[in-house]
Amino acid sequence: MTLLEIDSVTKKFGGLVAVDDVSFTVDRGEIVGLIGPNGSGKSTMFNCIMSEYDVTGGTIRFGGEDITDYRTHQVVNNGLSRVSQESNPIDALPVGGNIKLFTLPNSVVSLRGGASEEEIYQYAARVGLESELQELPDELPHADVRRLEVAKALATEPELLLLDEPFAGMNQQEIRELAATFEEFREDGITMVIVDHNMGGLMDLVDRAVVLDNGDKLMEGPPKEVTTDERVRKAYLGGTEVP
Ligand SMILES: Nc1ncnc2c1ncn2[C@@H]1O[C@H](COP(=O)(O)OP(=O)(O)OP(=O)(O)O)[C@@H](O)[C@H]1O
Repeated sequence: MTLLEIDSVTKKFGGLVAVDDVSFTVDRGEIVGLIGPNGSGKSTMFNCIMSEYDVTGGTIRFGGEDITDYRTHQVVNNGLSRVSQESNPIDALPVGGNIKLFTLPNSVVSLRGGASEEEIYQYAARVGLESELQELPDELPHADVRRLEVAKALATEPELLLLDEPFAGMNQQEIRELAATFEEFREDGITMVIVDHNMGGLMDLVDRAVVLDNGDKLMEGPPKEVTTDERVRKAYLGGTEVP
């Protein structure tokens, strides 16, 4: 069953067409890779889905509902959450406090509420950060800061998680652990779209990949089809090798 539907989405910045009439769908329970070389439009697509950018054209539906013109907090309230490429924890708050912020009601006038200590522990435990709840973000190694970003997104209880380069800067062991965490999220019923410009590692995790190149959708298909496709090889490294 389709959860997310991207229907002919275009995003222009002045004369630059960052995303050009792109369509694809994501089914409930899937892990989809959104891949393509640098500058191909992957982050722009995420920004359009989260309504951080207004689309120039096209429609975005989530669970059958047209969310194209929603404000970002409405998109989040509908069950979508995103982990950005950049980590932006609040350095003055410990890990637990950073997670708690994302469980507060989505309104500037509601400062009460939020998750209990036990619930915050559970969000941290789902990414393996339960022993670091009292640590300040700048005391954490890079991989833990990235895990904190994932925990913050989890704290909004998403049905669909958009992950922008979640493995960037991690070593092989950390990548394997985070990939296993994403498999657990899937078992918990979370659907995921993962952006990466490298395909190595990601292809073992995803059910399907959508390939962008220069704002266009080049192709989509199962990992094996994508990694052996001549057009994809050409888009990456001038056709020598798929990274
Ligand atoms: N806010 C913006 N204003 C102007 N141009 C932008 C803006 N955001 C992105 N672009 C341009 O849109 C194109 C697509 O960029 P985008 O960041 O979406 O690519 P990407 O595939 O995510 O790349 P990367 O893998 O490097 O993150 C690029 O040419 C980029 O310079």
